[in-house]
Amino acid sequence: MTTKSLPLTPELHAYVVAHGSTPDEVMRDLVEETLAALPAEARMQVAPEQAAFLTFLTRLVGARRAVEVGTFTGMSSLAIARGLAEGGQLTCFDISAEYTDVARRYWARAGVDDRIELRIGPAGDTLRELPHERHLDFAFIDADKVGYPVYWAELVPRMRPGGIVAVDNTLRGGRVLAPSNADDRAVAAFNDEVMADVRVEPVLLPIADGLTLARVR
Ligand SMILES: C[S@@+](CC[C@H](N)C(=O)[O-])C[C@H]1O[C@@H](n2cnc3c(N)ncnc32)[C@H](O)[C@@H]1O
Repeated sequence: MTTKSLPLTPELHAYVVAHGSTPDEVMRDLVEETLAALPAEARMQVAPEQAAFLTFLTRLVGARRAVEVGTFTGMSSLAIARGLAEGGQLTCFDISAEYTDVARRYWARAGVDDRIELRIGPAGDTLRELPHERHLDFAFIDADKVGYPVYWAELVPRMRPGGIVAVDNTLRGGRVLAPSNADDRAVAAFNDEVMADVRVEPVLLPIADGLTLARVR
């Protein structure tokens, strides 16, 4: 028994990925193309074990209506789309047509493009266009960090009871303990806000760079 999560060596991470999170050929090509075309930005993609976990979670909640804020070249959206229930729909929000043009190609190649809608623009504005009723089963937040409180404020009231909001990078490489820039400070403050929010039951998991899951009451 251990009282805390294991630090992952590269070898142990490879073992984790090989035991239940192995990316298929489409995911592998997406990772490779992103690294080749956007080397400075490629680290923004979710980790392979997170992608597998997003598919698992989406399926677990039986999601039919899902939202993603921060799509980039499509790794996490592909994972969520693959977990949707029959007839399910994922609405993606991103500010970049350039990044998401890559995503569109991979959605088509994976045969999930018919269940994804993409809205381009600042998500603080575009999220407001969603219906106001509690219709969402699953939401994933992974865009600009200073925007997290705004995305949270728009999404939580739209979640159905029992719906899940997942939020990436909530450990900021460990810097939430001693924030060193505006993004770190924004996430540290956001984490406190989530803890104080009586509408949700949160858990912060040490997966990759930290993944908060909040079940909406
Ligand atoms: C960390 S990346 C997302 C990675 C993605 N989830 C994946 O697995 O590949 C952040 C994304 O947020 C987008 N973004 C940044 N500011 C935004 C804003 N104000 N509104 C919407 N999207 C934004 C960026 O264009 C970028 O694609």
